[in-house]
Amino acid sequence: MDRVALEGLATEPSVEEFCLALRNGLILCNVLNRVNPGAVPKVVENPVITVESTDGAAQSAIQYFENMRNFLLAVGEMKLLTFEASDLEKGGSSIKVVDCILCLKGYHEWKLAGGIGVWRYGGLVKVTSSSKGSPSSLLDGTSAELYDASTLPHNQQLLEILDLVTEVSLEESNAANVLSLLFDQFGLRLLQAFLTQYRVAEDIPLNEMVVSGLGILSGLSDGLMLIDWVLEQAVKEFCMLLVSQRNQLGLLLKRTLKDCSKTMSKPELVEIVVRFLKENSCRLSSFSKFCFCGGTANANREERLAHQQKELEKLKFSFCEMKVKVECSQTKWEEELKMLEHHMQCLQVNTSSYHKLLEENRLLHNQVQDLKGNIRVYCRVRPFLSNQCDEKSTIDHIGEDGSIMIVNPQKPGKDARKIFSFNKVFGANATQIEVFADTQPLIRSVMDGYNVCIFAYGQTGSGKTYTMSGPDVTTVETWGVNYRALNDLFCISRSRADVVSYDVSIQMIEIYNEQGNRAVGATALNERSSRSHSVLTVHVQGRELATDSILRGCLHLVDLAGSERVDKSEATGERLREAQHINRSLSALGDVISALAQKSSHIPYRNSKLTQVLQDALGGQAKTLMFVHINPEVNAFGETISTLKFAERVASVELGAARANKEAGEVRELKEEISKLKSALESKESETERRGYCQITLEEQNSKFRSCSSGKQRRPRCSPALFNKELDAQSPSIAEESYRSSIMLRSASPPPRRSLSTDRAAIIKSKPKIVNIDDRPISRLQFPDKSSINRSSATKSSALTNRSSSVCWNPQEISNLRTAFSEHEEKQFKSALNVRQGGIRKNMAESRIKSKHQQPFGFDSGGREEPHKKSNFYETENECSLIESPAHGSPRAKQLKHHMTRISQNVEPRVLVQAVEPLSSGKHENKLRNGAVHNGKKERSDTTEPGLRRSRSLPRGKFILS
Ligand SMILES: Nc1ncnc2c1ncn2[C@@H]1O[C@H](COP(=O)(O)OP(=O)(O)OP(=O)(O)O)[C@@H](O)[C@H]1O
Repeated sequence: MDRVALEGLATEPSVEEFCLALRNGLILCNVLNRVNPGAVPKVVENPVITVESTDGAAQSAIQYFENMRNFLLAVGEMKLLTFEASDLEKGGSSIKVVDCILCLKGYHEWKLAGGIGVWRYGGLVKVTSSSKGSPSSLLDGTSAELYDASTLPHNQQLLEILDLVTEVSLEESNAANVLSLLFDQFGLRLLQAFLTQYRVAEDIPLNEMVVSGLGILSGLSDGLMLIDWVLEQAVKEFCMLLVSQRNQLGLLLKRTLKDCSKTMSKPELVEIVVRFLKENSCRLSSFSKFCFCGGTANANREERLAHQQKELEKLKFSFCEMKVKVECSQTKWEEELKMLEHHMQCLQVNTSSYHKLLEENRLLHNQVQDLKGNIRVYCRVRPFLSNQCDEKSTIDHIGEDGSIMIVNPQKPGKDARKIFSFNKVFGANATQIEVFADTQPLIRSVMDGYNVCIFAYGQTGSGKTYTMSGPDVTTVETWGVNYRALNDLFCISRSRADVVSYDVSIQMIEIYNEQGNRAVGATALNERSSRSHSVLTVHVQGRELATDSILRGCLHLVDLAGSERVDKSEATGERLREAQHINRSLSALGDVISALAQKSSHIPYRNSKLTQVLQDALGGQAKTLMFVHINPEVNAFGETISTLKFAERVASVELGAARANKEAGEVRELKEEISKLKSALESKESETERRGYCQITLEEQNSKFRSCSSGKQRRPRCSPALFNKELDAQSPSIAEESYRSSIMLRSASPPPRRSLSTDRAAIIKSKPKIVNIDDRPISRLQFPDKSSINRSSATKSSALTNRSSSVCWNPQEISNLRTAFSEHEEKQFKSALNVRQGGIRKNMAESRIKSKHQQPFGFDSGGREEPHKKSNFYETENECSLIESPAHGSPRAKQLKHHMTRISQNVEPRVLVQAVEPLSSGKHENKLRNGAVHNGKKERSDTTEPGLRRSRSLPRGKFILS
């Protein structure tokens, strides 16, 4: 055996020493260090097991096993075969020990051979060793010599020692295991206990760590350092504990050895240690408790636990209470929420129904106003212009209900505020779109055959042109009412193309100084001030494709000139004259509105061109809307008030319900049928005349003329049916007289004079009568005086009367006269038909035919006619008689009768007016020159106009203003 292996031993060790060195690992460590230098860094030279002093005993025991432990560790690290310390003891696996040594030897040889390649242990070397000193390879060589030199009892003793060493090391390893278990199991708890029990937290040198620069390390490092420190302290404490245990154990062993006064066997030693451990088990358990529960303070743990339990119970209880409360609250909240939801729904329903009601209310209000025919008035407030930002406004409040409160900031006080009400008030921020939205329905009704007039009123610069035309026609957003209206009309026309075919024509009139020229001048109030009234008229004629009915609508869009006072406009010269004209026409407009508001019998339309143009829109069946514009500036306060007052007056005007101008295709058919029937009757009449039944004296005629020319006789206000009955009751002679009277009346009866504002339609109707009568071949009638063209019918009447007083007409003359009248009437009828485009217009010829046709009911069979007492009701009655004619008693004729009866009831007052229409005056002739006056509107008013006031309407359509 290499000498190195015996280092630390005496030069010639005894067997005992050798065995001890073998058992305590000294030899093995030396061998290993020889094979692998430094594998066991520190080899304990002289490990002893004897325990002499209290402090040194345990130390020596540990040192005794240290070499073996180091050897085994080093061999394990070298991945060589290893064994357990217990294998060296008695009963251990000596094969493992031998294998380990052989493996070490093989490794040594491989290294000696140069360590080429990877060293592998070839396998277990079959060692035929026995526990009782079988030679191993390790012991060959020099060591063999050593063994050879030794005696058998030495070997035996060596083996026994080895066994003992093994047992001790086993105990030692068990102890180590227990220690590691202790530490593993209780390490952290120990740490916890240490921290809580010994309250070392205050002593933790945190500040020092920070100061020393360690504190700047990451939080993790800080934590680890802290734990290290705490563990260090805990280990110190634990070591102290162990040392005290060791000391106690050492003392115990010492005492035992003293008592025994002999060497102690291993089982005895183990028994002593076990007893010691048992005695200390209580302390150990309390220690473990301590470790588990964090120190002796846990003595109160039970109490604390109980306390905590109680607290927990309390908490549980209060939690339950809270839970119940929360649940209650939740239920309450849910209920309240439901209630709120319900309330909200109710509110929503109420709000929506309120809004609906408001809307309905508004609609109803509008409907009532429509029925009344009120002129609608919308007020629009102009915003301050860009250079007037700081100015005070006279507009105090604008209500949703169409009210506006005006205040004079310069004169504060009770009377400074004034409230006005209109259909709607648009504030300064209202857009063109909003303004038009409320106007749109009116414009749309033009397409349904209504006449509509929209006019803008207000002082200069108040925004009339802005509303009607807009500031910039190139931008759709700023389009005014005019552009939007036209756009709308064309859109509707396109959208209805499948149903109605529309013709739209546009006409523009500018009334300047009561003339037709346009002028734009400048005043101090507004440089761009328009000094003329601008009237844009749109005529719409639609034909319903399904029924062939005709709709005629007309839209006047009027931008009036500024309404400022002359003195305020600071105008002189030409401007002054303009302003005067404007004011005159506007005050004429005011007069018309006043008269209309008071339902006056005379409406002074003719006082200005403006009122003439707007006559049909102001007094007819039109829908009229006025935009009244106001300027919010304080210095315009006076103008604003007067403007609003005027607008309120306008709003109070009732025009009567508007009516659509619709002429049904059926009516046209009926007219055609009438004309056919008329010609049939005509032929019958001439046949009757040929038979010469008519025997009327001039005196009779004259008496009729006289009675008619007095103008007092009026057509009785009764229905045609009733009148027929009356006729039936009368004698044939009366009927005949009535007929004769009717003939003469058409030329002779002088109607009473009417006011200037009489119905143009009536005038137009009267005019052909005159012309026809005057065109009559006078020579045939042989009247004493010729009637001049413009002579009044009163003159003719008197002529006829004069003649009647002196001359008796023979039957032939009368027959000629009738024939002549028939021709005239026929002409007149045709002319009327042509001119009026098929309107239900009764004329003299028609009346005559009808009067003839009445014979079967009111006349005798011989055809003798009773002249009618009045002329005017023929128009309706004759139609009825005509229908009832046996020759034309078809269902169609009955239907016609029914229809015409209805119409005649409406027509009645109108016919009466026509009867008293004054004849030719210069004005009437002027009217007749206006060929365009014969439009559908006028015809409609002739046939269906219910009221006398309406009959005064000027015909709508084109005007040629001088
Ligand atoms: N609603 C509005 N919003 C913005 N600017 C407006 C409005 N109304 C009018 N204006 C501006 O006020 C000025 C005068 O308006 P506008 O010419 O329309 O008045 P007017 O009453 O037609 O005057 P005139 O009587 O001289 O014709 C214009 O510069 C116009 O752009």
